Amino acid sequence: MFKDFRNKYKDNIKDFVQVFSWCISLSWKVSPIYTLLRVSSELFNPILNIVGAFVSKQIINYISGYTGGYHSRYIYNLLILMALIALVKVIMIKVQIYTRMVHSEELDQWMVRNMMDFSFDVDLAYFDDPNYQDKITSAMRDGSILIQALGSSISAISAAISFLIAFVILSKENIFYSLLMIAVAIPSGAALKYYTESLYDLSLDQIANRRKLSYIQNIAFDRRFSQDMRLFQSSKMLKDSYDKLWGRLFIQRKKILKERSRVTLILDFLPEIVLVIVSGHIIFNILDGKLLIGDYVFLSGLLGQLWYSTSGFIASTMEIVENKLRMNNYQSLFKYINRIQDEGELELNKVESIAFENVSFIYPLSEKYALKDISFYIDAPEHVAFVGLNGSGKSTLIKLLLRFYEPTSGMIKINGIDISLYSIGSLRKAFSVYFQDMNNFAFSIRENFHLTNPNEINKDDEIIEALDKSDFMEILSLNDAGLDAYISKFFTSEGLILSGGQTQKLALARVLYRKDTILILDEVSSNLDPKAEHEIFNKLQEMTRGRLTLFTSHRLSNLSLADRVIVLEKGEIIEDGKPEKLLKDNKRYAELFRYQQKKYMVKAEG
Ligand SMILES: Nc1ncnc2c1ncn2[C@@H]1O[C@H](COP(=O)(O)OP(=O)(O)OP(=O)(O)O)[C@@H](O)[C@H]1O
Repeated sequence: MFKDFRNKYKDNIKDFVQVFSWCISLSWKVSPIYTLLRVSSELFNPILNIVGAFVSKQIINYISGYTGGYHSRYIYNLLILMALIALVKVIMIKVQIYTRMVHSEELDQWMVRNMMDFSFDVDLAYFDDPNYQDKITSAMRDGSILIQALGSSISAISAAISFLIAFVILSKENIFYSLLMIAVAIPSGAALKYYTESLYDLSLDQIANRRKLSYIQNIAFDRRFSQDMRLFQSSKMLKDSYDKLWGRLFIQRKKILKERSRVTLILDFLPEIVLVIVSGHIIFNILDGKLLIGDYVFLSGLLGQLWYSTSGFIASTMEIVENKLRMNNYQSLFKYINRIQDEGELELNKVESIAFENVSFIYPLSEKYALKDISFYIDAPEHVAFVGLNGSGKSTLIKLLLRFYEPTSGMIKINGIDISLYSIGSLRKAFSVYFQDMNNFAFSIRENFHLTNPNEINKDDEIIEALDKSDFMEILSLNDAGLDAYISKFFTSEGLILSGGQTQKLALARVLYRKDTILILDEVSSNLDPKAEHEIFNKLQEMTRGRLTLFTSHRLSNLSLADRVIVLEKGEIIEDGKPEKLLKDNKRYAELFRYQQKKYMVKAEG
């Protein structure tokens, strides 16, 4: 039992040292001045308190022994000292409040920026991993850990200093007072520690369900769901499941909170009783002439300080243990190692050829092959269309080419060189990709273009040229702000609301805005009206002349740009050749072509 206690004690000291060094070093990194100011001002508190109590004692003793007549210099000095202590205290409090607030905001921002940096660079695959999503959620929730850890570390040290001073001075008077007060303060601190740990463990257990709760909440606030909610009238169902889930989580938490209040109520009462007993003892000593009245004020002040510092120290160290769990949790986010390493040293300037050599791929957390033994060679300036039913692997193929994922086996080469030997930056810069689920940002039109091409000098006339290519010059006349117009009402009521096709045209214009790149167009015309589709394809024909181009489409009429078609089925290539030849071969491609041809003919005849 003693060994257990000793080990636990050792663990707590280890935790304290780890958390303290972690938060002080980060805090120093963020702002050395504020760190110094905070630590020094807060550590000064207990010293000021004791000096203040000592001066009060002297004043009361002086008054109680005063018999009238001449006022000695001594009392004037005490009063000046009292005023000085008050002044220093006020200054210290102001410094503390100011530095705490400003410093906390800086620390907060630093933590969030750190997470943003990480999230912008982490492998795409982790976004499909629920464990990673749980980690992100709890790291965001624990984003204030640095502020809390720093606060509780400083409080623990301040409490320890306060405790030591009170203990030494009080023990000189009567060691029994000190020991009794410590003995009764410990159980309440220990109970608090136990319940704080329980609550934290519970919050970790609940994290997946809490994520579900906030997902349901977001549905209520997210514009993308607003139409569906009204159309399908599913809000009641969602609210019911929200209430049910919230109720379940709340009951678990409430149970611990209730028990904590009950247990700590009894334990917190013990020090109060000791205070009364010891106060009585001091009062009787004063009545017996063994102590002065000022000693009562001083000793009961010390007793109170001993109690508060003991329980304060336990509470702070307990917070530190909790902070340790949060710190581990926060740090564990950064342990997700990218499988896709940017170790290539070659710079890709121009794409002359693309080769897939026996490439197979299974998505992480999946068991099924999304691509199976894919091989093809594309030479500039070929225009190749990937065709296939939903889920046949067309988009996956593009994601592998851009190194969003690594093939499970096989190799992808550009200009005859394994793509992992190129720097990822230069590889991705060589392509301009329109993805079917591409999002525009809720910023201005101009900012949308700048975000597509952040490392180049952006020119308005080139933006306008790109808008022309995607048949969307009209966007500039939708309100008076021109390129400064916002493309949603998320930030301003003046913002535009774009239709599905307009959204697609803007996204396409952003893709076309990137110069000297290989175009990859994934289902580019799904929302376009026939006129826009016709216009855009005419322009694309011009733009892609002499340039290697890849695209995917279900609408076989769009394949006018293709001089070669690769047909995918269930992740495998089943046909590869010129469109006319594939039609003649009369296999899958011809079948897909005929489905659409028949539909249009029936409509035309009808
Ligand atoms: N992130 C992912 N994690 C796991 N499986 C995925 C992921 N993305 C796609 N898949 C699966 O991989 C397969 C190929 O998907 P892909 O998106 O490449 O098809 P596609 O041919 O582009 O389909 P569509 O024509 O519908 O766009 C599908 O079975 C799909 O369910």
